Amino acid sequence: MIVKFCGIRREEDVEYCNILRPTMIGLIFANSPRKVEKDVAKRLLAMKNPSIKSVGVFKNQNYSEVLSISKDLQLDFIQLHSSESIEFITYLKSQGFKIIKAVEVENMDDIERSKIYKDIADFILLDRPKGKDVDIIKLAKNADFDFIIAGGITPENIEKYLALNPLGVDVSSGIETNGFKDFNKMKTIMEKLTKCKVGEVKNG
Ligand SMILES: O=C(O)c1ccccc1NCC(=O)[C@H](O)[C@H](O)COP(=O)(O)O
Repeated sequence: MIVKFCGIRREEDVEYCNILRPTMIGLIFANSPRKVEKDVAKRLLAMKNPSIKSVGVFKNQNYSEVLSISKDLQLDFIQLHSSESIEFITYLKSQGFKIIKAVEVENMDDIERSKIYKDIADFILLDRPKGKDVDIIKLAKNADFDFIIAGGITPENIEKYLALNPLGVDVSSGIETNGFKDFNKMKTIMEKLTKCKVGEVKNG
């Protein structure tokens, strides 16, 4: 089971992760209250335990910015949230990066279009668009491919997402209190997942 804690932006967030050891941590370079600047990201990534994979999250950014940040920080994974071309994704792969293609799912058409990334991306992430009241669990039940699931996961409701039998879970706001990562919530998520063998990236 892959566990990604996303929106890591403070030194203490990395310290929490070094104790709890999720599979991946996500740093957001897109426009977001959780956005980190490159120099901050460099410092945070230098602190991280080497067993934890780094993910850079990008949305609506030009290709040269995605590439230069990813190269400078030697990211393990690039998570793409826009309508990037297949050629660009293939190019990033040729540069040695692993790709998480995020599809923000609002309806069944979005589930269908996710399939085009099956053989290109290392992982498909089915996510709920921010601020939209979409039943991501109901929609993801129709996916006949492997996926990581995200969108509203909390320590209280994670079992409902695990019932989808996903490759992994991606959590951000559900492990925060007042907008900051909360060690106890992160710990509860990890405890609930211990049965599912959190750890090595499979298929990666
Ligand atoms: O989280 C953000 O602020 C964000 C902004 C722009 C693009 C992507 C963003 N997050 C991507 C993630 O991987 C989140 O972990 C995922 O959307 C789940 O978030 P949440 O529903 O808060 O657990």
